[in-house]
Amino acid sequence: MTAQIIDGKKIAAETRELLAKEVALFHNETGITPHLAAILVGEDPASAVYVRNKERACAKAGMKSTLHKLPSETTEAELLEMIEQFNDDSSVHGILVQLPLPGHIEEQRVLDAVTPLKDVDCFHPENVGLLAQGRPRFQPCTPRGVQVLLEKSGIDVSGKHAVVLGRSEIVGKPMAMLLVQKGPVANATVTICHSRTANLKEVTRQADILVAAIGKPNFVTAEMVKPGAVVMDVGINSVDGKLVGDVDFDQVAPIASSITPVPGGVGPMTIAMLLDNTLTAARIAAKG
Ligand SMILES: Nc1nc2c(c(=O)[nH]1)N[C@@H](CN(C=O)c1ccc(C(=O)N[C@@H](CCC(=O)O)C(=O)O)cc1)CN2
Repeated sequence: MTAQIIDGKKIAAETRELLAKEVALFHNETGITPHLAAILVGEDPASAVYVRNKERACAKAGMKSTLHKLPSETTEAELLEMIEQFNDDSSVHGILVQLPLPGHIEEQRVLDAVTPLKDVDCFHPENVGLLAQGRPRFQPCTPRGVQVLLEKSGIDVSGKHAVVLGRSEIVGKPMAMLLVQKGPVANATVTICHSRTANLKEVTRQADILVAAIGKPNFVTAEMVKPGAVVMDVGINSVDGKLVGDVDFDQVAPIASSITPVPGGVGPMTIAMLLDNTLTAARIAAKG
């Protein structure tokens, strides 16, 4: 079997084109241009690339974005003050704090400070709670990106065993919530596993759909994958200056039915979904 390669770059570009049309319609109806305020603290080179790509994607979709760069010595109090300003600024619809933050800043306190109505990353406990209850206000960007890739690739999820490898707040847990809930590209039977799971290989081998989000390069090998499984690789790891996923692509592609590459798989969808959430935030603001 040779896996169908899921082209995330292409699907993300198509999604962004559709969004651009929705943004134009929304602007015609309301006069409002969705505005994303992105905050970058410190000098992490990968983060600088991601926020630049987010800015470009906003511009292409007809949205406004403002990037607020803060030095790595910025205190937590200063960052919280900036977030408070954006919370109160009605011209800002979405607020994004690029992660990771420098070690002296407590991430959770910062993410909790973003008003839930502008929380386009869907990190705020109120939005995570709504998601868990199956009535999301925003969709978590990377997990939603995986779901859209499955949908666009015609992969049936309902009744399938989806195994999510990784339990992070940003991908693993919300991914499981999206796949298990009622609705399209959902209704899966979901298992979350992680580095402390006993007999991990036996668990991942049960997956009809395996989502790898463990943050370890080439962690998923052929023996961990059931032949014919769909493999979605969320990992973005730099190894010797090269970007690799959490899945050993060369080993796994020959036995999977579909697989996402890294780069060019799930990553580009994260930004497309962020734009979608920013439009949702602007719609929420327009309703008042
Ligand atoms: N506030 C947030 N911080 C972080 C998030 C997030 O969703 N919100 N996710 C990651 C980084 N990230 C977006 O911020 C992100 C990572 C990777 C890509 C992407 O398109 N990757 C490309 C390769 C790009 C490259 O060459 O480096 C790919 O996989 O093809 C987009 C967004 C952590 N922080």
